[in-house]
Amino acid sequence: MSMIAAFYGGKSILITGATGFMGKVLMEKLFRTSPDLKVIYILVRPKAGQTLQQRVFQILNSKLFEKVKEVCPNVHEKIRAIYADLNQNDFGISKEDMQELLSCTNIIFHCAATVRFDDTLRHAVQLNVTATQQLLLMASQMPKLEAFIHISTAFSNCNLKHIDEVIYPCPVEPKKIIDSLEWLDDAIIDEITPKLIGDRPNTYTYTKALGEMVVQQESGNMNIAIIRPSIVGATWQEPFPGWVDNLNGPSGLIIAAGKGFLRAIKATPMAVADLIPVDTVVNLTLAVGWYTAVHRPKSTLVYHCTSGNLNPCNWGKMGFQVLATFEKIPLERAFRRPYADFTTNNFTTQYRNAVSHRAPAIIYDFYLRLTGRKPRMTKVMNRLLRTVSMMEYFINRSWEWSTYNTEMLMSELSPEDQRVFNFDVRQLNWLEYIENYVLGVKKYLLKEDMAGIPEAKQHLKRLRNIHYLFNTALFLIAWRLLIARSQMARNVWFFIVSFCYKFLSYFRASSTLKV
Ligand SMILES: CCCCCCCCCCCCCCCCCCCCCCCC(=O)SCCNC(=O)CCNC(=O)[C@H](O)C(C)(C)COP(=O)(O)OP(=O)(O)OC[C@H]1O[C@@H](n2cnc3c(N)ncnc32)[C@H](O)[C@@H]1OP(=O)(O)O
Ligand SMILES: NC(=O)C1=CN([C@@H]2O[C@H](COP(=O)(O)OP(=O)(O)OC[C@H]3O[C@@H](n4cnc5c(N)ncnc54)[C@H](OP(=O)(O)O)[C@@H]3O)[C@@H](O)[C@H]2O)C=CC1
Repeated sequence: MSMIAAFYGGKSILITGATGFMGKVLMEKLFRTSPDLKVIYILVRPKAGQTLQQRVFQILNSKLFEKVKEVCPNVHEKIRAIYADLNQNDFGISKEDMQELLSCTNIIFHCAATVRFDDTLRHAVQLNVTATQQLLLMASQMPKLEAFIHISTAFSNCNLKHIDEVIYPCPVEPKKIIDSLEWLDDAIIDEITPKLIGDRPNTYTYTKALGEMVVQQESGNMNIAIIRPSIVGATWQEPFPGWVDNLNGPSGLIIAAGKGFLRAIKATPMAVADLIPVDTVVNLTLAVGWYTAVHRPKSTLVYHCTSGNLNPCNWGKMGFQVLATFEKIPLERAFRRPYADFTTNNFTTQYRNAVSHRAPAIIYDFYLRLTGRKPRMTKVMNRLLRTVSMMEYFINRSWEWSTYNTEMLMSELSPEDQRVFNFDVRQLNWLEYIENYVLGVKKYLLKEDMAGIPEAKQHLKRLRNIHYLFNTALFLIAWRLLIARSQMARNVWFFIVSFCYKFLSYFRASSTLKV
């Protein structure tokens, strides 16, 4: 019997960010391995015209939850969606709901965050720092609370090269930042943002670091732990391989490459691609929840959930495998044939962006205009190149994360728990994982049918022929223009033509002699 699964039995668990990528997988695993848990409270806001109930209904009826329904048929009764907007004071939670949460909650998993790299400092602080502070305040009033697990990111200290499982201080205290954002206007905040984030690349990594400081400062006598995952990717094994439902991290770029929009990227092929499957993160999170509640470590432990030091893969290998998979299983209606050129040179990047990305988009838009349709490709391309530029920081550097606490925890688990809550990334076969990831992107994100593969292959063949035709036409036009203008080019042309003529005549003569 799994000790971790048994631990969650009968428990009331509060999850923030349950509608997000990681939150859904966390809920799924909890229901599947501990179907006798009492209740999962999730803090949800209405979104995109959907009520809380509609959002929950959609999640529970998705493919991800198919196995859960078999082991926990009354899952609908065990999930309690509570209206909450983390941007509001007290999260806008009603008095009755708050009372229930305060008196019943045993474990908190705090996953909610803004993960956008381009968020304003005000919004990122509100969500990643102030909301964390408020949640800790709530947690400190929960008499039955056994553990508070905070999800951070391995990149919260990406300004360092070697990162230990400790909380690093930021130069300005989080409280001072929160206070000043209250009275500073947006224009001034935008002006001081680069100075505050310093050598970090964006407001996301900066505010996640501030969030960790808040956790340390407000921990009181609660049992708290911090998990720092690196780049979270599709599921490795559970509930099935390759599940992914958003464009964050590499997923969006995999699609852009598969559709032939993105053909060159400024990336260091040998830099470590520190990807971690979402089910591995969830398994570690649940194991940490159990360990923190049962063993009550004296201080707040930080757990790195990374792959680089135990089972490294690099961007070059990853890109190669992504393309190899697209050879076998292409995406439908590609814009161009998938191709990957990794370069580390700024000039080459600018050149490739102009020739391989912007020029084809402009030509395509011209074609759309000619055929009476609305041009859109240039806009899509500009957005994509902006996204890629934001990722560049992470794909041209390598980091070393120590994983002593994570390895210690692994050694504390029973063989059964090591199997059921496996977070040993050394067992991961990258080639297999990436292939499943690409397949998952096709099936679960793009919702493409496998039956369409022969047609997708035909389409790629047509694109190849168009490519050859286009290049030949381009060459002939350029050559014709050159001949018209240069005597030297004309001489070369006559020399080639007469040489070919003589060559053919010689062959004809020698074959006639043989007969
Ligand atoms: C030559 C190429 C070969 C490629 C070979 C195959 C690839 C193999 C892999 C090698 C490639 C390298 C992969 C690099 C991945 C590195 C990621 C590093 C991240 C590490 C950070 C730390 C991890 C974390 O802790 S946080 C999680 C990561 N967070 C994110 O990823 C969030 C990033 N997203 C944003 O910040 C924004 O969404 C932004 C800025 C990208 C876009 O903002 P904007 O306001 O312009 O648009 P949106 O309204 O958000 O969306 C508009 C539009 O774009 C689509 N979209 C959104 N995000 C992405 C994305 N990541 N990639 C592609 N497209 C995206 C979105 O769906 C919208 O589409 P519509 O059709 O308009 O609805
Ligand atoms: N994805 C990754 O690569 C990595 C993620 N992490 C961390 O993991 C955690 C989960 O990330 P992930 O699941 O990928 O992120 P998602 O963006 O998929 O999910 C974010 C969640 O936060 C919720 N949320 C955001 N704003 C509010 C709000 N104002 N009120 C209520 N809920 C809100 C979202 O709700 P809604 O659905 O309503 O928007 C959603 O449930 C985050 O803490 C992130 O920093 C760490 C490393 C890497």
